[in-house]
Amino acid sequence: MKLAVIYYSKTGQTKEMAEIIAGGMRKTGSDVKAFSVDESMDREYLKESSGVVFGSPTYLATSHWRLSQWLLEDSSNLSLAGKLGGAFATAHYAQGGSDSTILSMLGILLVKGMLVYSGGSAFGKPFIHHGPVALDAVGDHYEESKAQFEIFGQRFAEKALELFEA
Ligand SMILES: Cc1cc2nc3c(=O)[nH]c(=O)nc-3n(C[C@H](O)[C@H](O)[C@H](O)COP(=O)(O)O)c2cc1C
Repeated sequence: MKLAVIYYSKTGQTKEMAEIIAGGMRKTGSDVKAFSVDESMDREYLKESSGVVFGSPTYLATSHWRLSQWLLEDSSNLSLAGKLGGAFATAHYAQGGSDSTILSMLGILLVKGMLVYSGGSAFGKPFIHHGPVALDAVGDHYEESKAQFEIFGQRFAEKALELFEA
């Protein structure tokens, strides 16, 4: 099964978390590719992917315009409808709007007809409500959250396998 992670990253932190999610997905034996919206993407691979996770830094408590622009202008013809979708964010502060950043992306995924996956609290700890978040200005949160991102990637891939390969 093919899975993808698509992100925007200006200073590298969202890219690092995208790679960690990809690593968690690979634990299930899935093929995984991570793409920046600033590079040319393997569109055939994306068309064949069963699930895509989107990531953005938090800018003014919402997702970066480059990620929204990609979803608005560049995602057509990729058959996103029916694929599993998820989202994650990086941010400075707990009160900085990472949750609204994730929800802004998930809202677009719903409009695109994707099946939205959050990680869910049903799986127990770590509880991931809307999607994983890494905060770079709150003590050691950024480093400590890496385990949560890996688990999110693994859970996302396991759900995609259950939905599409069963
Ligand atoms: C112009 C700008 C606006 C930002 N706005 C917010 C914000 O509203 N809330 C927040 O918590 N962090 C904010 N940040 C911090 C970034 O979201 C955070 O550093 C992020 O991890 C950067 O990701 P990147 O390294 O992938 O570019 C902002 C950073 C910049 C440069």
